[in-house]
Amino acid sequence: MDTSAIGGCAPEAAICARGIVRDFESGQTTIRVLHGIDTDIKPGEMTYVVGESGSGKTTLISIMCGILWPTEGEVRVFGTDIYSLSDSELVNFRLNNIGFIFQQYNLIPSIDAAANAAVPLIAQGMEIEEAREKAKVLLDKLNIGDQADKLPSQLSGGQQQRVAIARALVHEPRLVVCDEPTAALDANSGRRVMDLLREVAVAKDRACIIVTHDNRIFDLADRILVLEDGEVTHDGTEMPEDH
Ligand SMILES: Nc1ncnc2c1ncn2[C@@H]1O[C@H](COP(=O)(O)OP(=O)(O)OP(=O)(O)O)[C@@H](O)[C@H]1O
Repeated sequence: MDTSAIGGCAPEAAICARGIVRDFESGQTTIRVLHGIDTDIKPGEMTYVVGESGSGKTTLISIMCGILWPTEGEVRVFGTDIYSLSDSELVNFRLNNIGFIFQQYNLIPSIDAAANAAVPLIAQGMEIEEAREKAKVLLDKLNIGDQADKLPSQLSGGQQQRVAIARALVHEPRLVVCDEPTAALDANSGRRVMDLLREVAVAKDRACIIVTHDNRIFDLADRILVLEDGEVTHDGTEMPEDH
């Protein structure tokens, strides 16, 4: 593991991203979606990434959590230069350190909610029954404990989203990355999810990044980054007035 410092990167940063550029090919043309982003994500904070549709939020958080390679730049997650790892090392690093909640829930259709939520623990080698019990504790906290034995197809969209949230948190990862975690939820369920995220994902050696358009939860951020056309145009503790 390479833990040497890169330009201006605080040693305690949960994520240190430097010079992040991402291009996508579209036919004959190359579209630059991120234009050289430098940012640190601090442990102990819930950081929101907000901005208009197409501004590059999902692209940025995907790069920060090791699922989309940057065209240029470097990302360190808890000191590890993740894109210098081999594929298998990166898979292991993600499994042990990162929980994701993406807009597609990607639940396994043939296994029940408890087993879906337990997947990271089972992948880490835990006995299935023990992993299911741990997963059920989170499903209870998300108010869907009574749905634990149901298949994803028997659950509503909001219930599936909560199973995906339980799966992201069950192995107590040091970094939790969420894309619109409250989008499919009513206000009460959304608050419950945010409470659980804060309980599990915000600690002095942990960090949580949330992409959201949900103005019902803006007051819960410790820090807000605004992206516009692939650049960070605001970095502060409050939303800028024009949002
Ligand atoms: N795989 C891809 N191939 C080509 N273009 C892509 C790809 N992924 C994203 N883009 C483009 O990159 C830009 C940023 O997309 P991204 O999903 O990061 O934006 P976003 O801010 O998360 O949007 P939203 O709020 O709508 O989810 C968009 O113009 C999108 O069309």
